[in-house]
Amino acid sequence: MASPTTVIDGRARARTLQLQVAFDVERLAGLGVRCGLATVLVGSDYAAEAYARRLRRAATAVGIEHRHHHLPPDTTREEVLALVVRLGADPAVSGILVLRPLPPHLDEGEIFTALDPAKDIEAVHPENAGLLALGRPRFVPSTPASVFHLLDAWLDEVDIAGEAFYGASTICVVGRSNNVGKPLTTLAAERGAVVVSCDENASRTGRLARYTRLGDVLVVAAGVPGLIRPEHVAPGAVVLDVGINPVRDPATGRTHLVGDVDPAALSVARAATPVPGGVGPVTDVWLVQNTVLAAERAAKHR
Ligand SMILES: Nc1nc(=O)c2c([nH]1)NC[C@@H]1CN(c3ccc(C(=O)N[C@@H](CCC(=O)O)C(=O)O)cc3)C=[N+]21
Repeated sequence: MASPTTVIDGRARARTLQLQVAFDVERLAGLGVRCGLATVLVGSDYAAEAYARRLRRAATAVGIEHRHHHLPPDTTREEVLALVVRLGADPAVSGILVLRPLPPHLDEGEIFTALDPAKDIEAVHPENAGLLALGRPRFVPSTPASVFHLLDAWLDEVDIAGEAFYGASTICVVGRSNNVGKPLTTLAAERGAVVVSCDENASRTGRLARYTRLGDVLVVAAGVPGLIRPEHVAPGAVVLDVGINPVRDPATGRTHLVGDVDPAALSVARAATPVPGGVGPVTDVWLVQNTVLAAERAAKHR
């Protein structure tokens, strides 16, 4: 009989991280350094609005000011660019996050390029994305960072040396988005793992399970609810579910968030992160931590 799956507790890990971040905020306040987080959302999106609310809670919990700029869906390119530039020049703002998705009339790349790289806490500015790809990150983007934070903590708990584990492992990443899938493959390669990266082409051509079953670690960031079924998981793999999919319950009419991993697949794994309560809660705190890091660096360069 296989042993039961360990549920990796993201909320507990987030609480520990939050204590460290709160300590740093206080230390900086003692030096007269204030941290501020600005978020920008254009139009409405269920998951993005949920995330902005979580970030407000995470920021205020550690004594950081959060300003959310919620713009109407028809906001022009010039108006968004002006806001991003204004936030870049605002000394009360140390970190800026532009929420996805942006409406189709806005060019995401152009807006990210207008960010002050020193405040780009999600590393979407080309300079920061480049530094990350070169292995010299200015900021490690919060979602992929949280995946490895949880994985490293789990390895520590089961007393497996990280270096030996990654060196002998294959990590399969499903999804190739700029903010999650791509940086995940970079970070996985940096740890010395064999990396398998796939996207919807693998599903479309019926080869998804062939690749996902190669993973000693399977990270899923596809944005497809229930995509990963038991047959996609190698027995004993560690599964990290990054999916955040709004699903409307027809019985109650209420919307809630589900992951990319079908709960039935979890029993095949050795350990897995749940949704909710897995990668998400760590992501919030990590982003706040990056904001603190940005403030600290800005103070040094004053
Ligand atoms: N530039 C950018 N970066 C992002 O990281 C980003 C984004 N844009 N746009 C929107 C999506 C969505 N997203 C969420 C993460 C966690 C929860 C969340 O609530 N997580 C809970 C679920 C709780 C529940 O079920 O309600 C958890 O994982 O425990 C929601 C939403 C980040 N996103």
